[in-house]
Amino acid sequence: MVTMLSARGITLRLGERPILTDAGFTARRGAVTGLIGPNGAGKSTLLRAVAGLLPHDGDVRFAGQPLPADVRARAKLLGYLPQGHLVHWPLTVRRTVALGRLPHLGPLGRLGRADEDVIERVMAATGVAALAARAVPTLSGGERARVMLARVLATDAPVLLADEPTAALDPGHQLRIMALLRAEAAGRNRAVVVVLHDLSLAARYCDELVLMMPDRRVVAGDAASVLTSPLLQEAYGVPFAVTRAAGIPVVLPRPGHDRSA
Ligand SMILES: Nc1ncnc2c1ncn2[C@@H]1O[C@H](COP(=O)(O)OP(=O)(O)OP(=O)(O)O)[C@@H](O)[C@H]1O
Repeated sequence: MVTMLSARGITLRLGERPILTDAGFTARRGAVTGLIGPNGAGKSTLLRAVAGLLPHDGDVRFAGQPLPADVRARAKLLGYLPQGHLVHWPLTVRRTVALGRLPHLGPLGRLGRADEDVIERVMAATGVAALAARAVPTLSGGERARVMLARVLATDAPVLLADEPTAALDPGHQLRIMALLRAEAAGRNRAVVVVLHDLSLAARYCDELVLMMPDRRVVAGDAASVLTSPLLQEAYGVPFAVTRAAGIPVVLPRPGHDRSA
């Protein structure tokens, strides 16, 4: 599999605070890359920097080339789903998802047949087709989260950056959405980068993991090499059980020996 997105030497300060120092990762075409690490490690900041939303030092490349400066051209390459879903727009679900097509529309801003097809496909895939006529502010948190994911999928961008897309979802939808992101990667040859706190989901659905440590080190590799008890304890400050149940990887924090307690 080929590297589609690379971020190298990303360094940035917010106010007076150094937040990222020489951080980075690579994301391969056809693969799901999971960004994990404790609260405050810088996952969201790194994703926002890569999406071009925060000024930073360092180098971000798509297929080996620097990202275009033009916002529209960049939006066609990188779809970004921010953390949290504070949507107050009185728009229907369908119109909200259709906003994902904006980078592709002509000067008149009209949706064509191909745009409509993409909108239908992503609404069906995220399970929000039945909500199409509802106003977004009337939805539950999990329903809204799936609408916002549908919106970013509608960009049809080859790189998807999703910040905690499963955070508000029930267990069934967590699995469906992770399976969908895998299908987007493997079936549509995209590079999917996803911030996750659920390490069992990360073990199960990510091809590659990038662990951001509290001391700003970054450890990258496959699930087996990153999700080890010693490394996780160092990262999160509590011991972990790394095991399998019913053939599925399970990564759970264990009580006791909590450094921070
Ligand atoms: N605007 C800001 N000004 C100053 N510091 C900030 C700002 N935004 C974020 N930070 C700090 O940057 C650090 C990294 O934050 P970030 O949100 O990237 O972490 P994260 O790994 O995504 O955390 P979480 O798992 O809690 O979402 C934190 O210490 C946070 O307090």
